[in-house]
Amino acid sequence: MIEYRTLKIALLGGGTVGSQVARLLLENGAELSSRSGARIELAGIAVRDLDKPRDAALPRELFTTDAEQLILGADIVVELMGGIEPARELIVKALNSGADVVTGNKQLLAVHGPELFDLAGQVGAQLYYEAAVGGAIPIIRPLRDSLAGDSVTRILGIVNGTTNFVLDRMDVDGDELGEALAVATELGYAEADPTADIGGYDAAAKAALLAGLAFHTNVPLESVYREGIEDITKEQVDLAREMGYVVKLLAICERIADPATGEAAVSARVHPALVPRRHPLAAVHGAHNAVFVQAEAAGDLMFYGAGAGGVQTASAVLGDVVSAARRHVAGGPGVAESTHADLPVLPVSAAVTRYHVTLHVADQPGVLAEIARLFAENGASIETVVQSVAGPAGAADGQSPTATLVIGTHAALEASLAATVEALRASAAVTSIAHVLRIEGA
Ligand SMILES: NC(=O)c1ccc[n+]([C@@H]2O[C@H](COP(=O)([O-])OP(=O)(O)OC[C@H]3O[C@@H](n4cnc5c(N)ncnc54)[C@H](O)[C@@H]3O)[C@@H](O)[C@H]2O)c1
Ligand SMILES: N[C@@H](CCO)C(=O)O
Ligand code: NA
Repeated sequence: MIEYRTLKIALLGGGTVGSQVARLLLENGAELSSRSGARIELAGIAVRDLDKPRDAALPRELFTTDAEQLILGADIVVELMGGIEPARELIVKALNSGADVVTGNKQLLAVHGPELFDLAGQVGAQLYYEAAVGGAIPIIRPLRDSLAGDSVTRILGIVNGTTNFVLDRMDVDGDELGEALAVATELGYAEADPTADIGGYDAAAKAALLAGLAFHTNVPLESVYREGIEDITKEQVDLAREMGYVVKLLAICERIADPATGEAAVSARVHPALVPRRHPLAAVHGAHNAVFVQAEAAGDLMFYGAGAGGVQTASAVLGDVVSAARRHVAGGPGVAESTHADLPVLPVSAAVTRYHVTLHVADQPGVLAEIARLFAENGASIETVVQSVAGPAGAADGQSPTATLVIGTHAALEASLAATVEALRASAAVTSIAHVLRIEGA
């Protein structure tokens, strides 16, 4: 019989994810212990309200409202409370006491990651966060370990389940955004206040983490360009389908050259985009997540699965717990985060993308030439034009006839494409601009 040493786990938070982590730790403790080489013992669960009903039937004596006391004497602290404070302060206490920390808190790491990773490095502890991006999907460890010998050039991620669910309902079921969001809320995907999801804030935090890890540099949350899906209409989704695209909210992290100096830099942005139907990301339906990674040697890789959900996310948390336990058994300091590059993070204007512009114009001689001139003058080259005559303000009510133009551009600097749209808006030849969306993954 092998004599295992005991490792005490302090769980902070007993909500959607925490209650499943606790259940699985209790149910599968023996198996997890054999995999770790140490006896894993759930020492307690810190919550705000002892009487609140939990998703899993858990022994009442495990619950406490005293998180600080629970941390004392723990070997591994699992933070699943969410939010900035007191999560940050408790993680600092845990690391300072010599414990390893496992967290799923992308919001906290996107803001305070550098100081927490520095502290972990100083005290020789480890901070694991597989659950923070893509829920159950292994993506942090592949970027950090499996791809450590390669150079990642680009990441396109569907990293928010709620927005993917909403956009998918609009595409597949013909819902309006509000209807789809109501279903997402009913099914428990969206939060009571869905702003963080719909506004792209949750995806932006994940983009900051992915970009930092992929490019070995610090990517502050405020340097991530962000647009949400709140203005996406059914009309845009339908037009996208007709043109062979699907609308997805993407987190895009790229290694780029600074257009001004040619120096190496990084770009991170979150916005809705048109993805070609043949791209693997177009096949990501419902609340699923997927992260498409391009690396110099490996080529294209895609990581796909459940980006949220209590039990699914608990899988990622428990993987980190086993890793932490193995490190305790093996001894030695943790692996430091490899943020050595210190690359500048450029604004979205420096990114290279393609635009898809739908506009209404007067159906008169010379108008198309004028539109083409505005694109050329601003450094944007047109790839495709589809024209249909008799737009919304047609000739029937006595006005001059209008045409609808749907223009796709070649790749160009975002700055050039945005300037083109401004010039179109100011032009007398343009009646109105209906939609502007970026094309990605083409
Ligand atoms: N739910 C998911 O699908 C999912 C997926 C990936 C990552 N995450 C992340 O995991 C974390 C937990 O998410 P969740 O959905 O389980 O949240 P939740 O709101 O369901 O649970 C939070 C728990 O923390 C406790 N808590 C909060 N503040 C506390 C405090 N001050 N003192 C003591 N206890 C406190 C609450 O009582 C509750 O038990 C968050 O960081 C979230 O972003 C969640
Ligand atoms: N609200 C998030 C949960 C996972 O981080 C989502 O919809 O993807
Ligand atoms: Na993950």
